[in-house]
Amino acid sequence: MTAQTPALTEDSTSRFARIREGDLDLTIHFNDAGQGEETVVMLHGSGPGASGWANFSRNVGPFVDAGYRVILMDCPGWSKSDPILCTGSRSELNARALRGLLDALDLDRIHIVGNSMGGHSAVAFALANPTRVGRLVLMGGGTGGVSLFQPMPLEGIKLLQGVYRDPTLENLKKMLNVFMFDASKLTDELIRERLDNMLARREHLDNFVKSLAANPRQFPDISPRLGEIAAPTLVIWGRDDRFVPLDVGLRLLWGLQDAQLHVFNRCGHWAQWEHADAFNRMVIQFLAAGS
Ligand SMILES: O=C(O)CCC(=O)/C=C/C=C(\O)C(=O)O
Repeated sequence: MTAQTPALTEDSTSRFARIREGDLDLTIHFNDAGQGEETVVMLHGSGPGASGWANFSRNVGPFVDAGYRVILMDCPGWSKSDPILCTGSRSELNARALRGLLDALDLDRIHIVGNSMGGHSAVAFALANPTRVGRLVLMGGGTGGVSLFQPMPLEGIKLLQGVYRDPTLENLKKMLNVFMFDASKLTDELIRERLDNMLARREHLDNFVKSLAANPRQFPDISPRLGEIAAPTLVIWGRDDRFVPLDVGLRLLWGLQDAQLHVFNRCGHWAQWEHADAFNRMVIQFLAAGS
């Protein structure tokens, strides 16, 4: 009898690792798919109920088919990873957790695709571990800091914080409604999954609120250090992003040593989901261009 390759589902790719990185001693959940020689780590955003699988379910399969091993790390304080209170930089905390996970998996060098908070964390990782990063893809995030054109925080972030403080279906729908350019793409199934995810771990929601009270700047502005990053970087943004403004993408383009920017029109904060086919083609081509 020949062994069958299991279908790519959240369950079939779900794994746990114990990481020890400085004073961090945590169980981290991740999804591990594909067996390519090169590894792409995907880092999710900071919304309530977010996870690697929730953010990247439309991307894992095409990247595995293109020959990559794909790791989706659930950041500390999200999904099935351990809870944590973060009173310093969340970007640096996630970067340290990622280094611990890579060491546990014996992975030396990786590419990173980061969504929003995941983009901030990818930049923090690249600053602390320059030799371990091949290429970077940053969507709707990469550094905190102000917008030149819009009052901050944007309405999406205010709604996101509202869901953490009062995690009701009504508040979740209000947040998801501004997530995408075309809110009619929101299915009942997607809303239900997000609600179940966020209510499954109430301590994650409470910790997020307490962390924000202890340090409102969870994602510091690291623009002055962007020039230290030599990794080729593809910055991707939605023209209609109502969470993190497009001019943050311009700041990344300006500061990084080797960057290009692609802007989708008719696109909100989730380019990898709303424009999944074009996103997958573009990022796979960018990664294949070299390391
Ligand atoms: O505050 C910031 O700059 C980051 C906000 C952020 O990460 C929001 C992300 C939301 C999602 O991607 C999600 O909930 O899936």
